[in-house]
Amino acid sequence: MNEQYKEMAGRLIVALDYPDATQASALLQELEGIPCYIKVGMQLYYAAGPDFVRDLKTRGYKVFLDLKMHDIPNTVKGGAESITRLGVDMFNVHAAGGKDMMNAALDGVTKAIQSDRSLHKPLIIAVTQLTSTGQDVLNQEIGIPGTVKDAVLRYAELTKDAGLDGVVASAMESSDIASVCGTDFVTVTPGIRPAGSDQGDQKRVLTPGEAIRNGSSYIVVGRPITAAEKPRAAAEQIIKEMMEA
Ligand SMILES: O=C(O)c1cc(=O)[nH]c(=O)n1[C@@H]1O[C@H](COP(=O)(O)O)[C@@H](O)[C@H]1O
Repeated sequence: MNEQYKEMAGRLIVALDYPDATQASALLQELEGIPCYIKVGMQLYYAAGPDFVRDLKTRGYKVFLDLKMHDIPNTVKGGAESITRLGVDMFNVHAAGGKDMMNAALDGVTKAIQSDRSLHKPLIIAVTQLTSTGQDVLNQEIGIPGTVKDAVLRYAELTKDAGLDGVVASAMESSDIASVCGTDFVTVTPGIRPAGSDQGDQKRVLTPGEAIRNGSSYIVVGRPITAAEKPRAAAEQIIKEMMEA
């Protein structure tokens, strides 16, 4: 396994969107040996809980816990504290909760680490506008005027001001986010669709290669791998495309 392969595989976050631990574990077995990041979202977490996350960490995986917290600051602080105690490497909140709420997430992480020095600080990432949100929905349903890009950049700046590590956005916005917030600011980009694959409910999509060329730090891929006839081959093809980008 060469260094470039390892680097790119580590920037691929595979979304384990499954209803139970058995099905999620079957995919992990299929991907055995590929050094990718693993994302646990609401569907799996609400079914399999913290034990599944602890087990992933025991087995050496990098874990992104995607629970998209959006609540009053005090509640988010407590949530962030509990999440940090699970030992995950990355978790997210909604930037729409505002600066105090995002600060509270950071406070919760700090409190957990101060109480247990064996814990490490996870990356705290704020969701800007969901990749399933298009221009019409933003303006007409949510009621935010202007372009999606402007709305994303505004949240990205707010996230940076709040002292968090980066944002979730579409890969379409990665290079603009880097221009505004700097290249050290992490961009986690779902809505990834290899050429010819089904877009599903995603609106702001790019291919794995386009995302890497646009400067995304990480790409998040679910169904193009989990629903593929041969998930391992699909993951390997995505990593190859990332390496060639
Ligand atoms: O926070 C996320 O991970 C997320 C944010 C976002 O804006 N869009 C988005 O699709 N996601 C997640 O990324 C994954 C994308 O899955 P697929 O559309 O199947 O590739 C899902 O687990 C979503 O919950």
